[in-house]
Amino acid sequence: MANRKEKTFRFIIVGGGIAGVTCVEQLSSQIPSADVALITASPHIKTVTNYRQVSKTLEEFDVEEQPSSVLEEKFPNLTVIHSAVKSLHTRSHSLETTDGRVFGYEKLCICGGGRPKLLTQENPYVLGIRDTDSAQELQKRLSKAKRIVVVGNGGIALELVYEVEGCEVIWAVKDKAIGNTFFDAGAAQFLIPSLETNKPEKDTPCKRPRYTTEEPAPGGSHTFTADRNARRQGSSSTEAGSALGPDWHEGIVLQGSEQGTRRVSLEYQCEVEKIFTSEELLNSPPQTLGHENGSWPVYIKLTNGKTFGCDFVVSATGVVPNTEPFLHGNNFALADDGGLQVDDHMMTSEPDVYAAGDVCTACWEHSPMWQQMRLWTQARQMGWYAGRCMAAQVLSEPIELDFCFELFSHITKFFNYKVVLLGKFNGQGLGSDHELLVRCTKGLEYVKVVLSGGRMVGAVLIGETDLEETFENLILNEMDLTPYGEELLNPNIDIEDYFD
Ligand SMILES: Cc1cc2nc3c(=O)[nH]c(=O)nc-3n(C[C@H](O)[C@H](O)[C@H](O)COP(=O)(O)OP(=O)(O)OC[C@H]3O[C@@H](n4cnc5c(N)ncnc54)[C@H](O)[C@@H]3O)c2cc1C
Ligand SMILES: NC(=O)C1=CN([C@@H]2O[C@H](COP(=O)(O)OP(=O)(O)OC[C@H]3O[C@@H](n4cnc5c(N)ncnc54)[C@H](O)[C@@H]3O)[C@@H](O)[C@H]2O)C=CC1
Repeated sequence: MANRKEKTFRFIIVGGGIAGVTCVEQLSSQIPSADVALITASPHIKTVTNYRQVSKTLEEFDVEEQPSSVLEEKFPNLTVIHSAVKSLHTRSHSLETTDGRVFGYEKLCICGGGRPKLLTQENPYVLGIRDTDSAQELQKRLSKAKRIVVVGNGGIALELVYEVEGCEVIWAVKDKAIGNTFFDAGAAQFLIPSLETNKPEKDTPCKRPRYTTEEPAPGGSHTFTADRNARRQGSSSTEAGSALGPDWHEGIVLQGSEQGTRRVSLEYQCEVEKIFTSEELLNSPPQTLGHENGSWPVYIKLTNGKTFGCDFVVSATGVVPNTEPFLHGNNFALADDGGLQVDDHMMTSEPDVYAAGDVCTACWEHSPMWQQMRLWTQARQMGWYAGRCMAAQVLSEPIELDFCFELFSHITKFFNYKVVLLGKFNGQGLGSDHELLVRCTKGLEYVKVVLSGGRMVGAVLIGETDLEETFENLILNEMDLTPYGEELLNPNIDIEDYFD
């Protein structure tokens, strides 16, 4: 490295997202005298506000973008450096930023997050959503759009198709049902009617003790139209805010160029074959257009043979960990998903280098009820735990894997329903060695329990079920539930009293 070290810090944290900021807060509170630097490429930092511990492992909070001065005022020994890390030299314990400065560290934590895994990087009509800038770009482009195509079947796609109004949405999913990263086909069936209306239909609970689903035919498609006014009546009013947080879409207007109805057409079990610009289309065989006219700026051909013209394509196809600047010349072990492998102390394979949040992959032997998903909650937990591990090492204190990694838990909202996911909520990794109990009341709630060897190992709770705490306890206690059988989901029994 040509440049000399400007300063050596005891701790450097890279990344001003939830993981990095939480790590800084934890370290600075535990060792207030330590010199800490936060190096971040973004002008603002993300902080957790209104934190609420809902149960033993479930937590809820808001995410706010704030100026970094807020953090520096709180922690006098903290220096925030607004620049991107260009390269890391683990042997000399130093890193270089894009403005040519070199900083030394004793301990480093990489919290560089992830970036959208786009269908293609080169096409200006293909958008990804990650931060405030990309969300604002989406809002701007949407305001002039008549039709968009959303590709992907995870969190962003689920939120987007529900929120967009005044613009036709073609939603292309690889799977047989919607929301494959969070739900199975049964939950998807429960949610689908919300695309047409938001009015809850009042039915009596219908208990479905064994699980059945009706799947769309391969390559099938469905169109859902919602009346905007009806939807507004059904939804509670929300304050608009500027921060990109768990309710990021509530701070921006996702309104297309037309007024009135929401219209979502679902294309199941298909992938993207090709994306054409209108110029490229001129040079393709005439049948490529199908029923489309040639006046859209971009066209997308799906593997089910259909071609759609649209104003732009949203690629909601997952994230890739932001590892590039840190790899060259170093010897990091990478996981299959491209994340920096970390052990049960959030340490990477390089000495004195830790990692947390979306950039890392948890490679310790997981508790049987936990799995990594790239979520705000896990970014906060990992950042917090990484800070504790770094402090413990410096202070020569023992530390054990935190309790939050015992049980996977996530609380969120999809299609205006509260959604709680616990443990192996989709029977992940259990093969055929599990059974499901399901209770479903159309428009009101969907409760699914995953049982293995008579014990509850996971649950999906959609709607105001109020079952999260009881089910969390049943999973953590590993209680044999065989004697209760299907009574477990009997809506006429107060399950809390049952287990007191
Ligand atoms: C639209 C959207 C909605 C979401 N909704 C939810 C939700 O409802 N619930 C939920 O739990 N999760 C949600 N997520 C996931 C959640 O945002 C992420 O899991 C979480 O933000 C990851 O935090 P992080 O700190 O690891 O990374 P990030 O928030 O990505 O932060 C990374 C930071 O590192 C900085 N950085 C990157 N490279 C460098 C470098 N070379 N040098 C210096 N700085 C660098 C960046 O500028 C940034 O400040 C959503 C994600 C998106 C995109
Ligand atoms: N409420 C919540 O909890 C939310 C969480 N998030 C998180 O933000 C991150 C980004 O969200 P998403 O981009 O939705 O990622 P995701 O990981 O949730 O979903 C990606 C989806 O894209 C599909 N996919 C991948 N490659 C594809 C391809 N080539 N063609 C078609 N489909 C493809 C996958 O099958 C999957 O359905 C994720 O970590 C997600 O968990 C995002 C929004 C809301």
